[in-house]
Amino acid sequence: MIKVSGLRKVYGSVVALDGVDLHVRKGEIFGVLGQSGAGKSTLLRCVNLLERPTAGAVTVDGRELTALGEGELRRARQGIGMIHQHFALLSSRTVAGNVAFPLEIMGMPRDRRAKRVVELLELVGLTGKAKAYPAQLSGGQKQRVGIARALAGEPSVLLSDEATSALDPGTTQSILALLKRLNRELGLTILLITHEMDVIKAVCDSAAIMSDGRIEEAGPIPELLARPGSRLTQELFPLPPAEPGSVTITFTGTYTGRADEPVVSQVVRKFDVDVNILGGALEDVAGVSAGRLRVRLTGEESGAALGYLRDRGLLVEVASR
Ligand SMILES: Nc1ncnc2c1ncn2[C@@H]1O[C@H](COP(=O)(O)OP(=O)(O)OP(=O)(O)O)[C@@H](O)[C@H]1O
Repeated sequence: MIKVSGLRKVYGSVVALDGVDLHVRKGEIFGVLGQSGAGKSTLLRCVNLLERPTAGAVTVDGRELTALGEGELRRARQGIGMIHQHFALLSSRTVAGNVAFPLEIMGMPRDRRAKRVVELLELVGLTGKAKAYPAQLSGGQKQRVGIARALAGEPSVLLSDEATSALDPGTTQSILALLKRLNRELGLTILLITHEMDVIKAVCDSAAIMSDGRIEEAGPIPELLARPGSRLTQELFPLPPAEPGSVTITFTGTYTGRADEPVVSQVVRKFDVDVNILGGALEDVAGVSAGRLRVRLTGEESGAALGYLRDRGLLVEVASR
């Protein structure tokens, strides 16, 4: 749905994007994680060409935006909604007036517009707030207005620029739940940028880690969890540095059992080994239970025990001595 290739953006001597390739599939929620200055906002602004990339191509829904002139680009942008960290609402307009704004620009007649605004406010759970002004709303309500406005033109893609960063944890979860519902119900493809791992954990199907204008790793989350040495996995389930000879077991989307299954006690029962648990973390990620466990295995049948764990679809990494 979104394809970015060889994207570069240079501001004077600052290289904000240094050859970014990204593929967001139709109907997924894709999260780009990175620290401040990594280039996330620049990437998002280049996807809808609010910012012209220095080099590279951006294709959204089959149209190469980087090849379009300004008039065509304006029309193509109607298929791409955007929400912002600080909501970017018009303070002099009511909630309904804010949501109606893009429809006015599109030239939709007044009666159809009014009907569409009612539908949109219902969609985001703001029925009853149509006549309120932004200053009278909570942060979460303001972001709901932002979402309704972004969806006014029935976009197939929504770009989210740190949409929950200004919100408290409870409100963050309710906005993320709304985004997930819109993704499922409308088949909306969402590309979001965030510096919070919790956002990735809560709603994303795929993720990328970005630093210094480059993508370090990217892909569907279950695949990243199954990839040896994955940075995302290390950040999701932090463990102290591995001691030589210790074994790190990652429960991934390809695991044939459940992550909370007593796989360790099975190993002890089946093989002549002792297992010493050094640390671990387990959580729900992208709707699956996943995690990492660090152990030390001793005994004659250690090799066979490791083979058994691998056969069950677990990622097993032994730290070199
Ligand atoms: N308009 C601009 N002019 C000059 N430099 C810019 C401009 N926009 C971004 N940069 C620089 O590009 C780099 C990437 O910035 P960007 O805002 O994309 O990062 P970010 O990951 O979104 O960080 P943050 O979360 O702090 O916004 C930074 O070094 C920044 O200073």
